[in-house]
Amino acid sequence: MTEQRSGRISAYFSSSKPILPRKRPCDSSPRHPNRVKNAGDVGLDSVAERVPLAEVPLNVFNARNVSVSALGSANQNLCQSLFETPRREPEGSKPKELDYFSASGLLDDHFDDSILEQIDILVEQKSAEKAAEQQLVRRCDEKVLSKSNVAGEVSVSSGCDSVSGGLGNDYLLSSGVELHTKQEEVDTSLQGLLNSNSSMPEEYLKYLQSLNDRQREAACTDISTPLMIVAGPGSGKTSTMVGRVLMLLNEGISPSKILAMTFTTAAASEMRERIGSIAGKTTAKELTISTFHSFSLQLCRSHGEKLGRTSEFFIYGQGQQRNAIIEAIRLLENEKSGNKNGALLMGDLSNGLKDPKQFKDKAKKWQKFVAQAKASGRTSAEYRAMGNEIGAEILENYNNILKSCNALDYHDLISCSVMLLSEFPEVLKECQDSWKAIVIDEFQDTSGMQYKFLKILASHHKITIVGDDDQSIYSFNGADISGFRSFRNDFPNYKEIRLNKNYRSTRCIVEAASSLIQNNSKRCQLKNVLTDNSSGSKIVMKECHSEDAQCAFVVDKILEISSNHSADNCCFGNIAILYRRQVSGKAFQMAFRDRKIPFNIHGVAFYRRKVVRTIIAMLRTTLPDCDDGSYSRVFKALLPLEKDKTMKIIDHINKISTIRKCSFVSAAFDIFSAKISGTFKRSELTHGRKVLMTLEMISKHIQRVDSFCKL
Ligand SMILES: Nc1ncnc2c1ncn2[C@@H]1O[C@H](COP(=O)(O)OP(=O)(O)OP(=O)(O)O)[C@@H](O)[C@H]1O
Repeated sequence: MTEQRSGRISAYFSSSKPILPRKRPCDSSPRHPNRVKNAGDVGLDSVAERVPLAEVPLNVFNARNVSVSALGSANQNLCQSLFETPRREPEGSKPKELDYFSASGLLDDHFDDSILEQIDILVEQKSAEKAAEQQLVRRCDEKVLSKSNVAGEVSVSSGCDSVSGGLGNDYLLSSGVELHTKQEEVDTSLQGLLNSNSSMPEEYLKYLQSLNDRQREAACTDISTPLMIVAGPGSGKTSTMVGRVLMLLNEGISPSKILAMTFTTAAASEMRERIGSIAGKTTAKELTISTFHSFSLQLCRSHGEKLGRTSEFFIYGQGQQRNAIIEAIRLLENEKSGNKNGALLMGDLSNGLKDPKQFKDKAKKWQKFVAQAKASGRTSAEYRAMGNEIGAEILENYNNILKSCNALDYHDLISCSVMLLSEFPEVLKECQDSWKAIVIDEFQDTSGMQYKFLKILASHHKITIVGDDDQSIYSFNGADISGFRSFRNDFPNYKEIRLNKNYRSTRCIVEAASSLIQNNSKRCQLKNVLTDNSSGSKIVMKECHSEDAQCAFVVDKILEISSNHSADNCCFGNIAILYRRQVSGKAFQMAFRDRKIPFNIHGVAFYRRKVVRTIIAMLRTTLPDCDDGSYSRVFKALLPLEKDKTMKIIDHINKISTIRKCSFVSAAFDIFSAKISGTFKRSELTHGRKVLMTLEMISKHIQRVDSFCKL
């Protein structure tokens, strides 16, 4: 972008900042709402005895009943102490505009008692897990003490493997699933392994022994051979990867030089936990097990200046990307509007600009275009060469806008990492020195750009990829299963191992799934998934005429199964329901509540709920190191204004916090403590003040509930 064009990026856009958590050091400013905490105040996590939220008396912790008098005094003194327990006010006596939770309407829309119940269930579960874990550790300690010389009797499970002097033939892995292995069935390759690895730790050997032949072959393949493991669901991919990492460790590669990439943080922690249960927690901690994005983020932050950014660049999420796209279109429109040829080119775009709905659709379309361009690594020059002039211009404008705002988006993290590795030999050397072996999980989900990144990073060929072409679910995000083909071409001395034995499902399910997936045209080759498991029950297909009928059928079925005590797996905890849309989930939740069926919503879905995220953000604001993102989310939720006005306020706070290099909340305090402002109306200032007051009150109440629970 020329300097001239860059100058045309609207000041309003340039001033906006992403709404992503950006940790700031604890603000010691006297205005910080958390400052009111006393030395004797207790943190959230130190609650002695937990009272279920659903049972907490309303006048102690009910956001809807915050003290009116305290809120009313907001204008006089924001920092005034509010140590009075708020009382439940008679409905009529509460001035509506002062009750921020009801005024904003956000919590009304999404909040019901089920959320408190779900929080209680989650907390109960966590406490139960913790208690069970502690008990287990105690029991293991006792067993080790009493049976340290007795081989073949101790059952060892997660967290205790390292203390197992005499493991029996049957043992448990960290997942809790029993793996029955027989010493006499040791195959020759394992024997060979034993012979050639007399120094291999016993735990490693035992683990490798528990794998089947193909899994073991994969784990033990020479570490300099690029390895491709193609594996179906439940066939032991993770188990094999764990074995592979153990072999890398055994070959002398330091844990800190092994890089494992996964697609989710949940997968990363599962892998770390499994490795930790065999190689020890210290070793597992030293491994770098990361998602592509967090790994790339670190690399980009360390070399921000090479990317034309500071190391503290912003990361644009969906909303900010959309704004940048709109700005890119606006720039292009401005540029072309006086130009005849341009007007022809932009005809389609200009029409869209007149109608907000159409414009929104256009912005969405271009956002998708930019995302795909970035995932595939196409440049604007390439689009221009392909004759897509508008696409090339928008991509170019978008990139320049982000650069001028010191920002990157998620796709940039990967492409910038590729650029760092390919254009800066010193960065490549640094990475090559750092990562001596690489293991990639869910390879089918890697985009073209991610693959490029891996290829450069794995120039030493010590790379293992694990994936299943039948399970590629990220095509919307640029994932490209042609990566398997590229791997074969780029690493010609590769070895391919297929794991086709399913350990998780019954034969009926495996066969049904196989016959369905065979219709998938984009597969590596036809795969034959097998299982030794029993046939299990037949799959029942039931057609229901409405959602209610479907719900009733499922509920009856669950009650029928759970009352059949003679059957295995008859308890509620062994039943799962998958549904396509959140709204169907709600119908099930209501029905389960009515019929007193205990249930749990999948963790991620629960935490992703807008209201839950807002509550979590509110709770975070009571902690001293709360990030700006949480404050910004709370402001967004509590300001009882239209969306664009709310965003204008948040953008302004962000802008002031950037200029003054202070936290979001300090900037907000400065802005809203003014009686008049050139930017905001008096009523907007009042709303802002009230939000700050509400935050302060929440902080107080959390402390109060904390003390209440301790009594
Ligand atoms: N060789 C084996 N013998 C017995 N059980 C096994 C073996 N390999 C894996 N399993 C069991 O099969 C289940 C699935 O294993 P794992 O999680 O490693 O598979 P996966 O392929 O990663 O699964 P997913 O489909 O979730 O990706 C686990 O319960 C594991 O303990």
